[in-house]
Amino acid sequence: MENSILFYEPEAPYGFLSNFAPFPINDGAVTWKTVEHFYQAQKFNDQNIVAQIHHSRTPADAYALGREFNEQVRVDWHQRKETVMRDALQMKFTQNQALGHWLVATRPHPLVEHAFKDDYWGDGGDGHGKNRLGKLLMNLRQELSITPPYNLIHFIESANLPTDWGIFNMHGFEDPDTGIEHVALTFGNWKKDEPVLIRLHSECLTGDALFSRRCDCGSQLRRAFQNIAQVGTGAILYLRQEGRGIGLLNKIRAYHLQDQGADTVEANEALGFAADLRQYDFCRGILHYLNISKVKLMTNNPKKVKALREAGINVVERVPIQEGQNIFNERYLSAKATKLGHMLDVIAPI
Ligand SMILES: Nc1nc(O)c(N)c(N[C@@H]2O[C@H](COP(=O)(O)O)[C@@H](O)[C@H]2O)n1
Ligand SMILES: [Zn+2]
Repeated sequence: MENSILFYEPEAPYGFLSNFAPFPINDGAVTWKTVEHFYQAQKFNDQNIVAQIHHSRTPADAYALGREFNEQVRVDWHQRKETVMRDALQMKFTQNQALGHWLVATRPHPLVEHAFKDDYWGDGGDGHGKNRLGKLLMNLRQELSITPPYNLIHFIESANLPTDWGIFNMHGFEDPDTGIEHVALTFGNWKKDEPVLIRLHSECLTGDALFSRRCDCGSQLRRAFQNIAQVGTGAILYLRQEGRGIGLLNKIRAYHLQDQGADTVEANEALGFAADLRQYDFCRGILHYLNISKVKLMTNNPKKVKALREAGINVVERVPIQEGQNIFNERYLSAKATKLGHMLDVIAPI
């Protein structure tokens, strides 16, 4: 079929879809090395055979044992096997953090197990097979795509990003509700449940790219890169919420009002906006993708700490990030401290 994703070998492109791919699953009692191990073991009531399959080194070994003991397969296996496979896939794609996001990212392409030797789970090599594995994967993909955290953000692709502070990985995401594109930049590796140094950085074209001294954004962004490179691990979520969510052109309108005497909050309000329109719920999806559940958050903004805590992220520490103060942003930073609650202890309120 046109545009179909054909998969089979775990080392080939889209190999993560294969039951032989090295992603463990835990059924509540036991951890299995792969879906194949789990699936083959469920065929048998004999616990000796189950244990042999459990301990087999590779998925190919597990498969071979399933064939070797063919005569002893439980009588109800044909009624059970679809349910067993469905449950195994559910465990695989929800227990291995990024995998569920990768599966959702294969939409809208049909998934086909291109298997010459299998015309039940696969396509039989020439398309005559039932492709039941592909179909179960597509059902699961549909389910996940409407379930948190997979529906909060859609992962698109990753690539290297060499920077002045080292080679980061850049991960692209799309907010399914708004279509807004966000990126996460990661450096180094971490284990599940390890606290990770992160920054949620809201887009500021003027400060981040155009060297503006009206704000502290560019300096904070640079400091975040430096801190992460120094620690050796961390992530920057670069959120496309320009102008505290009012957009670039409205921010220019707000700057115009500030040139005439309004402060940053008054300017937003004069334009008919709340002081801060940003939402952070979707960050939970990005952090889930990145396998981050505990953070050391580089921010002065208490709203970001609160938003992450409400999203179920454990903020174990707030790391102050006070950078880039100058004569042009003195009034802005003061309004941030007095009106928006930013924790800027160096700035004396006017
Ligand atoms: N609406 C608006 N008015 C101003 O005067 C501003 N300087 C900005 N800047 C935006 O604020 C965000 C950064 O703020 P935090 O430090 O994260 O609280 C960023 O989106 C800037 O573009 N916006
Ligand atoms: Zn800025």
